[in-house]
Amino acid sequence: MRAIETRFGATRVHRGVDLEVRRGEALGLVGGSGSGKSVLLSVISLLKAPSAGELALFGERLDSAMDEATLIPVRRRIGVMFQQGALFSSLTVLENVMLPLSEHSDLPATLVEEFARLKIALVGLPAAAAERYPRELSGGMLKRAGVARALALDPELLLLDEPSAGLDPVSAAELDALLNTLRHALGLTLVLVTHDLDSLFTVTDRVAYLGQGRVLAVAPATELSESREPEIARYFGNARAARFRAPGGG
Ligand SMILES: Nc1ncnc2c1ncn2[C@@H]1O[C@H](COP(=O)(O)OP(=O)(O)OP(=O)(O)O)[C@@H](O)[C@H]1O
Repeated sequence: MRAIETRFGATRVHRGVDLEVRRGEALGLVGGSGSGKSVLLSVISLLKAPSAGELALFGERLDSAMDEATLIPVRRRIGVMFQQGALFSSLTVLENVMLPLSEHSDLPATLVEEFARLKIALVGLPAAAAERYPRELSGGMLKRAGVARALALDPELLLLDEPSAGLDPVSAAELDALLNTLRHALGLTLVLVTHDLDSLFTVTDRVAYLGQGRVLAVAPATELSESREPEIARYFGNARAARFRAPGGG
């Protein structure tokens, strides 16, 4: 993407974001609260149209004038796990994972169910979890179910908004390990927003720092965390301090 600008009414969120995500890489997105990380995921997943700039996905330039029918097949190649509302609480895990498949494919119902069960197994959930409702799952299992749903349509690009938020350090580390495994097994490209330094260091190849409406730097996590740019240095200083404050963290 080049020179992407995004606004909500008079509020400008992005003032010229330049960012390239390489096929097969895991890219982390960090930045202060309200810097527009989540909105950037919405732009990449074609849910929020930028007000200016150029966006290309899978090598194809997307035009703001494109109609919904043109965007649907592109959207299908992108799996998204958003921070909130990961799963429908009134549906079982199986029904949640089946939903994208029954909505966006012509597969017969028996195959839809079979594929959904495969995805549930793929994320390391026990088979019995399929019949459970979200409220009956632990935090770690919920996230896995969210990943299973995001993978329902075999996306090439997986976008994750703070996947390990709210998890204890052990579950968070297990989720990071799962993301690494899935990424390599399925050849996925990952873009993840995270405040979790462990995730940043164990999952990502490069990290983009979003600030002042732009990407201020892109570099491997180790490099970026040693940046002398004041805003970035402050961010990593605070993130390290937060680790020691977090219960069970550090
Ligand atoms: N639907 C919306 N309508 C109006 N403003 C919005 C909307 N969604 C986001 N914004 C604004 O866009 C800005 C960026 O929000 P965004 O959620 O992307 O930040 P973030 O970097 O993900 O923050 P955090 O780390 O706190 O989750 C914020 O100022 C927010 O208030």
